[in-house]
Amino acid sequence: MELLDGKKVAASVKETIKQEVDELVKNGKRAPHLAVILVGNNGASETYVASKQRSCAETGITSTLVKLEADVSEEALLNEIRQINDNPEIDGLLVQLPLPKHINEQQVIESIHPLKDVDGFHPVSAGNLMQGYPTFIPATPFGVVMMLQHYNITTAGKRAVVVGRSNIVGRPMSVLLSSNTDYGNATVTICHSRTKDLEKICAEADILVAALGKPGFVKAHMVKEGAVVIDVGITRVEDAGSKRGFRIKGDVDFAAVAPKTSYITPVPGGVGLMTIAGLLKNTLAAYKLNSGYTS
Ligand SMILES: Nc1nc2c(c(=O)[nH]1)N[C@@H](CN(C=O)c1ccc(C(=O)N[C@@H](CCC(=O)O)C(=O)O)cc1)CN2
Repeated sequence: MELLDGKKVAASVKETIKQEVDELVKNGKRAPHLAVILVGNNGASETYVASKQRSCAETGITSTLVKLEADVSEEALLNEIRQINDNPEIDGLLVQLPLPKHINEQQVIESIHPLKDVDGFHPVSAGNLMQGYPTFIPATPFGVVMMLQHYNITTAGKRAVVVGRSNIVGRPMSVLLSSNTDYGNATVTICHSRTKDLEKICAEADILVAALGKPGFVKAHMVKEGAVVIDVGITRVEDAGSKRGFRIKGDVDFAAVAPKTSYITPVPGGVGLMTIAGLLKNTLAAYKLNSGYTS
């Protein structure tokens, strides 16, 4: 069994981005610019946004954080988005999810200009991905395919099973793995809460992606000997013994499953870190689209 090391791969992606941004700035161009909107004070969201800002700083990307109160009106949020859409100095925009219940998440996603949609959640981006056109790939599945490529894990002809059908991870993941690309050409099954024989289907997977948000859900009997297991879960569970009072748990029962696998992602230290790398790549791509960049 080999660990798929998100820390190592993300660091190498970031280094490549930093070199490209340094080169742009050296040639008198402005740096790429990402705007992040954070609504309310969800602790996990604050951590992820801080990590995005830190990673921008490390790679030379300018970042702007717009913090709004938890009770901000949907109209005020949409107004912020419109202003950023219209700002030619900002290349990419994302609104950190989840949003407070009184705000219609889909409405918000659809109000982001598709050319600045670095999360790849807008229906235009999702449609382009579905049809195999160039687009912003949602950061988490983008991170997963970068990780597979880094470790030269081939997907063509393999049986892939994705557990979870969210628009953020499960659906785009299944599209990427089945696409006619270097990281695709797998035969993909999506499993969800209504799937019959889910355990048996998982046990047939050469590549198993767990993205359902249920800590420890994937047990050893659900995994084929030699499978590649990708754990997208990042649930915070109470842990009085830890400094933060919680720890991060994945969707895979790592201790029981790891010995059966050829490759497996740890949690933490796996896919989560690659999510940030995917976002940075999308931000650089948005800069090239929006700033009149020519190579
Ligand atoms: N607008 C968006 N909202 C959300 C997204 C997203 O891609 N766009 N994804 C997730 C959260 N997320 C990024 O936003 C994210 C999750 C996890 C990590 C990460 O680095 N995890 C670390 C552990 C971090 C910790 O200790 O708390 C790891 O797995 O090693 C980064 C980003 C939902 N919302």
